[in-house]
Amino acid sequence: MGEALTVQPLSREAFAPFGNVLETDGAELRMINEGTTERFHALARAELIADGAAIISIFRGQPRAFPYSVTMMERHPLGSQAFFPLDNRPWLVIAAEDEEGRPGRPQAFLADGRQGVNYRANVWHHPLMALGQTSSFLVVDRDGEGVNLEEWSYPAPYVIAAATG
Ligand SMILES: NC(=O)N[C@@H](O)C(=O)O
Ligand code: NI
Repeated sequence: MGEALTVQPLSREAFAPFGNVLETDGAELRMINEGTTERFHALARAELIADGAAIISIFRGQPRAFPYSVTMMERHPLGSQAFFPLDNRPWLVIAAEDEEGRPGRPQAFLADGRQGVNYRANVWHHPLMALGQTSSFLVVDRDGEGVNLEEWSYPAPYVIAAATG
């Protein structure tokens, strides 16, 4: 069966050990373009290690089915990875602290449709988890030389019964 995971609402404070929440609330606001545009400035910084390039992609994710078993986590040692929902639908974010080179207990967060995240480089996370229907996300991460993907399988699954915050 596996140990049950609870899902908490995504917040800057709760997600701070893993990176940034990309949202307008609480962001540094700059009025630009003769006052016609609000710039929510520097929500996060893209980390590019070992001479990589920042690339921008769109991921179109199939919805996950529940109950869902978290059996693995991954991380990108050479760069950060940011996801922002393009369909204004809630989605699930799962991250874990590092414990001597392996992911600790996963922490699950329910993001609303106007929240993205930036995982700092080398932060354990679960691959994209869309909810309910196929959903698209803007993704900013690193391209370049070197191995930028490390995966880890848990000895036993953690189970999320439902994706409710
Ligand atoms: N593989 C890939 O580009 N995506 C994953 O890194 C992910 O976090 O979804
Ligand atoms: Ni990733």
